[in-house]
Amino acid sequence: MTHKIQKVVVKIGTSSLVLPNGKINLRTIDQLSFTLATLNNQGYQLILVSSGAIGVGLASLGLKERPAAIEEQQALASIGQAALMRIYSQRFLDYQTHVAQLLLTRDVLAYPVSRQHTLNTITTLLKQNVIPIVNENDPVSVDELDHHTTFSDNDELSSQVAVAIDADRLIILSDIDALYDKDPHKFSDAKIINRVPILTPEIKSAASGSSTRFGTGGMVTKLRAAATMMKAGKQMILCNGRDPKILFDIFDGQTIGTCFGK
Ligand SMILES: Nc1ncnc2c1ncn2[C@@H]1O[C@H](COP(=O)(O)OP(=O)(O)O)[C@@H](O)[C@H]1O
Ligand SMILES: N[C@@H](CCC(=O)OP(=O)(O)O)C(=O)O
Repeated sequence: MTHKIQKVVVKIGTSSLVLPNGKINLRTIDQLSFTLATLNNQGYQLILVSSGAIGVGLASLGLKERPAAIEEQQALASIGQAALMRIYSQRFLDYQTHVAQLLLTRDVLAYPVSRQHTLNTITTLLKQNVIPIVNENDPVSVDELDHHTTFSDNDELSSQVAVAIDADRLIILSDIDALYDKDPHKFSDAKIINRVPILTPEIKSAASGSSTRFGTGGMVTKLRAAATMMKAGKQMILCNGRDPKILFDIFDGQTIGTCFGK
């Protein structure tokens, strides 16, 4: 092994895990499991932040639309999270790799004691060559009174986890190749932006919300995650999760998607 151990957080969004017809994207989940298991064998330390609980919950019940009621979304998340972890566990085991589940809320990382316990668990799992799979604990995450338990979404969660565990970088796998100067799903002349060394007002104004059926935050929350990473002096890469084997090229040092930070 010639490379220095690198700790990397990989985040994958719902739009990469669920097909436009609402079915689970087993191909992507399988390729992601293969790729992360291979990189883990090569000595990298990996943490997967995976969305998809609500999306997989919808697929499990054969529903087409995300319900508006919070408690219905939470019920779907608790159905889907178990189903999603079952698929991940099976796929990763095909590649001789164990995974573990961590469901977090904002306050868990905000309070020093629970934050430290969480970091201890992640560190121990990494020492055991197990890949932690993190998601928000959606069934209990509701903001009320002065309890702020929700992250705005998993882009923010992934950047907070990456900074807390002092990861070298965060890689966000989305349904889009990179950051563009405007939403390419709405503007056919949108131009790709490969490097963002600092977040200028111009870059911020390029980002808008999600225009896909199952995604939530769109580019706005990805730029927020980038800001968190850059403030901590770390890089974030945004690229397309359609074929997660793209991670091999990124780990080989190729420039892919948009790189935020210096
Ligand atoms: N400037 C932009 N560049 C690229 N994508 C953008 C931009 N502004 C908005 N988007 C939208 O953000 C979407 C990705 O976010 P989202 O749907 O939440 O995916 P994910 O499930 O991966 O988090 C893209 O499909 C695109 O429609
Ligand atoms: N915790 C939610 C994910 C919410 C979210 O951030 O989704 P996405 O924008 O697709 O990354 C779930 O698992 O359904």
